[in-house]
Amino acid sequence: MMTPWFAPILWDGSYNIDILNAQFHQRHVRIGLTVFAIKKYTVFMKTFIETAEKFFMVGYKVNYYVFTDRVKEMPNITLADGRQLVVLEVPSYKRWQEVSMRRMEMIRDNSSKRFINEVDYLVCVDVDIKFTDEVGVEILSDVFGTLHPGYFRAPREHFTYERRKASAAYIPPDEGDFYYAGGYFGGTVEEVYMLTSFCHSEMMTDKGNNIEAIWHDESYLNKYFLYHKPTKVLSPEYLWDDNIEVPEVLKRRRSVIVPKNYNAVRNR
Ligand SMILES: CC(=O)N[C@H]1[C@@H](OP(=O)(O)OP(=O)(O)OC[C@H]2O[C@@H](n3ccc(=O)[nH]c3=O)[C@H](O)[C@@H]2O)O[C@H](CO)[C@H](O)[C@@H]1O
Ligand SMILES: [Mn+2]
Repeated sequence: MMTPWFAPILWDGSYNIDILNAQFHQRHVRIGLTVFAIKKYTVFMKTFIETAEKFFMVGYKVNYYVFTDRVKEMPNITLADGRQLVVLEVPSYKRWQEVSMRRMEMIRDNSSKRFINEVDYLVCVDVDIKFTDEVGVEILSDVFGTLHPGYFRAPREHFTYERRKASAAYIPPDEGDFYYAGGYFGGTVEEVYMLTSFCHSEMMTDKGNNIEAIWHDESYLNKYFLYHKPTKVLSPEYLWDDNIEVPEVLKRRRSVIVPKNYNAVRNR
């Protein structure tokens, strides 16, 4: 329930949402949810938004920041009061790995340009997920990461960190706290700016040296969290994979990964 640096690990039952709601409503907190739907990944948008309307930060001011190269394919969904969809047109990249990695640069650029004036916190997630249970202000903190569903009970040796010293994402074998998922992190706009800025510049350093970390943006994110510890850690309740058998400790699944046909959506 707590990391060795005293950051709460969020499991169901570890907090009282009424107390937290009272505090966050008092602050009139505004939340930005960033998501990327580039090329064929626009197919995930409808379910993403519809389920977020049902479960994500209900009752709060929410801006969905949708980065896409296919503005015309954005679904037309009526949103609840106080919620709006902001479509940001961006270029696409050829390789899916690069599409995934470039999210860091685009979140960084928009954090200083736009998000800082519009919201207090950012939550940055993959588009191929659906919300299946409540996600509220309990997740908000200066900077947070999420335990990857595939590794939360695994020993450190099994974490798929970047292990080549030549990469800026390298993590020595005797270091590393958790294996964090690339597809679910956030924090204040200032903290997300620092995180994305670090990840993007380390990726560019590697690009210059013709090396790319094993799990792309996820590897650089893990490197960042090693030396800039998250102030909250979300349990895999927040990002579950239904291909994994549900363990006893997992009482709720707040969002789950939507199965995808890799060949069909990642059109090489
Ligand atoms: C759940 C989770 O932790 N997912 C991470 C995982 O793989 P995933 O297999 O979940 O990666 P993915 O295919 O979902 O790609 C990541 C994200 O990039 C966007 N996208 C990608 C390709 C494309 O053509 N169009 C597009 O919009 C989209 O928002 C997608 O959700 O590892 C990736 C790096 O290898 C990223 O760190 C993902 O965040
Ligand atoms: Mn994904």
